[in-house]
Amino acid sequence: MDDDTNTREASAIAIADLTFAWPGAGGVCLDVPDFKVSRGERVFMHGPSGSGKSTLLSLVAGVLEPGAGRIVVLGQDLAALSARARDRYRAANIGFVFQMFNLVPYLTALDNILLPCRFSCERVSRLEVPAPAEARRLAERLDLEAGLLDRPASELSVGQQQRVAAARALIGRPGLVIADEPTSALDADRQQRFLDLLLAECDAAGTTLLFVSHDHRLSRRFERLVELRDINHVGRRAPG
Ligand SMILES: Nc1ncnc2c1ncn2[C@@H]1O[C@H](COP(=O)(O)OP(=O)(O)OP(=O)(O)O)[C@@H](O)[C@H]1O
Repeated sequence: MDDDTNTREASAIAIADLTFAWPGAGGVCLDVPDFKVSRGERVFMHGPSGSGKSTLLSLVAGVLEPGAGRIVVLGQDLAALSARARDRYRAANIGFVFQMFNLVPYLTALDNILLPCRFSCERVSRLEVPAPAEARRLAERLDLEAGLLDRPASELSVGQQQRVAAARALIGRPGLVIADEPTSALDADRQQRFLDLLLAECDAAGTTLLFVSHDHRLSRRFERLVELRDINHVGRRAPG
């Protein structure tokens, strides 16, 4: 293996020469020559609204395909997978916590936490206890009362839904958790508490965390801060 291959294997995320343009947007949104996140690293990403943070997360998750370039996630080149295989890879290896929590409203909180286990046997195979027991353990760690777990997600408060989404992202120890403004609806105390729990669970499982937020009070808890414009060279290349 050459050095480049070694680095890609050792990285949770390795991006090279990535470009992406939204159809009809009339310009490139992302031009990222090189960006790497090590396995187990916790990265806080920030940047102005509309600068492309969520777009970059969708590319890393394999939900969007780049116009050019290479995205390797946990050693897997996403372009080498069919769309179906990419869906399976994502379900097995990537947990998400979004701004809008994307819970299934009519499922109970417990069933929402268990969803990744229904879509991925890899997630189940990494569990040391039965999936419902692990879901309850995560819920307890995230300060969700046991009584809430049998309630439909639609009946939970925003803060409770955020914690259900975090438990769902973490179940079955995915190698990478991607969080897009996961604390935006919480008050300052709850934000810190939520972050404590998310970081502790990621540490315990050796999970890499890529966390996007506008809230710089949260950034000091992270090993590395990345401003998107420092890695996104849109508009910087010489005309050519
Ligand atoms: N589905 C879409 N179709 C077309 N353009 C889009 C789409 N989603 C985002 N964009 C455009 O891509 C650019 C980057 O958007 P993106 O949501 O990635 O920014 P962001 O940095 O995450 O913003 P915010 O901090 O407000 O969440 C914006 O100009 C936006 O209008």
